[in-house]
Amino acid sequence: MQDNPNKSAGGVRQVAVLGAGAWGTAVAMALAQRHDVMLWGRNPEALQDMARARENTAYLPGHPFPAGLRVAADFDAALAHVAGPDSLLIAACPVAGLRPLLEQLKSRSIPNVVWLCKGFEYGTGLLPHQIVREVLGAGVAGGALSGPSFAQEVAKGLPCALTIASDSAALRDCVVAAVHGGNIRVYSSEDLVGVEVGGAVKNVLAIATGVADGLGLGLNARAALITRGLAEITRLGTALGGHVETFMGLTGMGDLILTCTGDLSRNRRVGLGLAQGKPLDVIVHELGHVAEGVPCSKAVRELAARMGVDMPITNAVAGVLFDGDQPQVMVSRLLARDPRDEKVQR
Ligand SMILES: NC(=O)C1=CN([C@@H]2O[C@H](COP(=O)(O)OP(=O)(O)OC[C@H]3O[C@@H](n4cnc5c(N)ncnc54)[C@H](O)[C@@H]3O)[C@@H](O)[C@H]2O)C=CC1
Ligand SMILES: O=C(CO)COP(=O)(O)O
Repeated sequence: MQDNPNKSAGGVRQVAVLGAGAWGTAVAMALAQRHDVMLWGRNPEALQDMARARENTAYLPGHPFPAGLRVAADFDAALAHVAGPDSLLIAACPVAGLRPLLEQLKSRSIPNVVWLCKGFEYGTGLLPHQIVREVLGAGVAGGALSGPSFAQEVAKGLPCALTIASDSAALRDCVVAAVHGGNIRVYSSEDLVGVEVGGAVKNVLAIATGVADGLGLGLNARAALITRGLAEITRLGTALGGHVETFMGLTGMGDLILTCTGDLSRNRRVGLGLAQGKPLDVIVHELGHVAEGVPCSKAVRELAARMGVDMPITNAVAGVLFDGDQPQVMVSRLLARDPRDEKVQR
């Protein structure tokens, strides 16, 4: 392979992206402008198709790969690619796939790790960084890269701003140096909990605004849901130890606005489908992508109930998704709640 003249920004030369869905592919394409990037996916046939077409026709059609991007169906080859010291490993699967993916990395020598998934793990109620610690141990330098970023726009090279959250300053610096540049700005944060809670719960709220918009309830209702949704994120996030200002930033309010209002959002599209009366399995099948807000609504409902945190919009979404509540009932229940003080309180 020819050397990329722009590579090795910030010391990072080799990057492996594990997970070849829409977001993993878009991130791999963006980073391949500056680094030697290998994109691994778990489906060998899909990888063969990508290698042939130089495009991810299944998950990110219409966006040709840059010349420097390599794809690999061989997990060992992807790990060997990041065996050197100037390397970054990016886990780009959904939350449900994070634990199984990390299990494959256990007892292997791995470099700095960054994960892109947004949600709480169903069953355990854990955030991604807690799963990473549980599986790989506390000694691994890792962080969450999050923020308002539709894969299709990043693949087109349109501008976006992200946040890398980690308790390791060295990891934050490494990721900023490796990813910041061109049309991508990267901010840093020490608030892993706040960043991950914002990214997780905004998906549930995007389903809620999709329902409201699908029912034709108007822009006032949408603005109310987004704002009270932010209060919900902040209540849960601070109860878990996140910082209030994080929820006003890119990974809180920023991603919430994007996902609740942008029709590229898969979660918003789930809400629009529910409002049309479509069954959830049909919506998910038509989507062909993960909609993290679906399992996350259930995980958050359970976690918030255990912690005594009031999450009315999340509960209403979970009711429609899992308890057979009608979308119209969801809205009337929210409207019928007792009046209260607007400030965020538990
Ligand atoms: N698509 C987007 O615009 C953005 C997505 N995200 C987050 O990134 C995560 C991934 O999303 P997408 O790539 O868009 O989903 P997607 O539905 O387009 O693709 C998911 C990919 O993950 C793979 N996968 C599932 N389990 C796996 C496992 N155990 N090991 C390896 N691969 C596995 C699937 O085969 C598929 O290729 C989600 O948590 C999502 O919320 C974050 C920012 C933007
Ligand atoms: O997280 C995202 C944008 O920041 C993508 O949102 P969806 O998963 O709803 O498409």
